[in-house]
Amino acid sequence: MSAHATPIPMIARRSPALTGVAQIPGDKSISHRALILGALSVGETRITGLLEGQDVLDTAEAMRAFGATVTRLGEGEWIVQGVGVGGFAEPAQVIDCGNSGTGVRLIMGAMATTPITATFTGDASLNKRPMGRITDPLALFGARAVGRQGGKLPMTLVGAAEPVPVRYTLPMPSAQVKSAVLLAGLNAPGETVVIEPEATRDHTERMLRGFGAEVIVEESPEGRVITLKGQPELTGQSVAVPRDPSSAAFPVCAALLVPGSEILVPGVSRNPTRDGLYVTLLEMGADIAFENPREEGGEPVADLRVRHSPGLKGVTTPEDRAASMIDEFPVLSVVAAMAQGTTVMRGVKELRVKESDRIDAMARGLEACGVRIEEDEDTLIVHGTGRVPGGATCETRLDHRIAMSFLVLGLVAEEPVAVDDGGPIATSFPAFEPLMAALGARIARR
Ligand SMILES: O=C(O)C1=C[C@@H](OP(=O)(O)O)[C@@H](O)[C@H](O)C1
Ligand SMILES: C=C(OP(=O)(O)O)C(=O)O
Repeated sequence: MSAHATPIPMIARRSPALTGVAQIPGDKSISHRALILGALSVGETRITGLLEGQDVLDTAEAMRAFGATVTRLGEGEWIVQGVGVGGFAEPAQVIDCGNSGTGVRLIMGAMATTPITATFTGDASLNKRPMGRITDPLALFGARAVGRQGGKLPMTLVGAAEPVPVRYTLPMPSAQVKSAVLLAGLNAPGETVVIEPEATRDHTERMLRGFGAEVIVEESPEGRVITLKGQPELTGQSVAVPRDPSSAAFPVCAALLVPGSEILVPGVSRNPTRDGLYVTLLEMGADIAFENPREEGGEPVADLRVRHSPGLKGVTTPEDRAASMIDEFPVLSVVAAMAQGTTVMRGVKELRVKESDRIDAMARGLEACGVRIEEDEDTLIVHGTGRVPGGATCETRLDHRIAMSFLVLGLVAEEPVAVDDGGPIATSFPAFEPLMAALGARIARR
């Protein structure tokens, strides 16, 4: 939904020890995919633990527009009656994906090899983000995009009437581009092959298999080679969505920083393609125990016991780890500011094309709070001194992760930290405020 809501100014203040259990909502990436794959299947898909954030609700609405029946039974419990591979109907209205890059890019992929036409739009943030990275590979299948100059939304996609399979090497590490190509490959005859030089989150490959597609993944000198056999019959499944490690990052980092804290965060996905923040925090000296490791909903999960960790040290995150923690760099930069020494985040230029330019948004906000920063196109450097003066209002730029990161900073900065608009938090983590308040965090609307 792109209606421009009234900004919600918020403020965070130094907080007493955080304690208790943080029940994190469902994984956003897996929630989008459960709805889309459910819509492309024959029969019924039952989803539990679906994230009911606005990004995912927009994808649910889009699946209805393409002809699937999508019903909410209760909190996180949804049913999708699919139309089958190639069965999408032409939507009668513009598809509004709101703030969600994942939503629009995966849905464009899913319709690109069906002979229908659809027009896509989003909010002011999404309409600035690059779509050429999707429309270029979709053109290889025979789809045609007509849009604004520079490959931006709003955009109309004309699906291929006689799609051909493609072999595509990802020019940037992007699970959204990989997923769009694989979803398009579903309705192309023959084999579609995606080669990713750097591994990115693998939920699409895992879930396609779960819905009945043949997907082979091989390691090669060029990277991961993913081969999908086209025109499978996907059948409806039961999907239990695991909890989102990217949302968990906020209470986890807050508990590491706030003196005296100890929290338990149950059932968080430990998929290695999503795990980079946790690897980095341990290198910095974080006290995180991964208890009760097990499998849930096809993903490795564990209960995280997180304790306040004085004496965190700056580290360097290597370029080849960036994809596995791409959404966590904003909150890592907050932890880095409170650590001792320099943290260098390498290979992070994809952050410049997220909901905001996240390198710039974090750099400017941290500087306003008294932190010394260096940056170049592909690197963010935070000079940590173990204390942050705070006392600033930071711009969130329609970006949920920027908003939550600065509110975490406010829990430990010497003066309160405000954000101009906490509204975007509802796109991925609608329960953020009550969940943090229940742990003892002093976060309020102004
Ligand atoms: O595939 C996905 O679900 C996502 C992929 C990532 O984007 P990119 O593919 O642009 O790196 C990530 O930032 C986004 O939050 C979710
Ligand atoms: C980048 C993100 O999402 P999207 O690309 O789906 O808008 C995110 O959630 O941090």
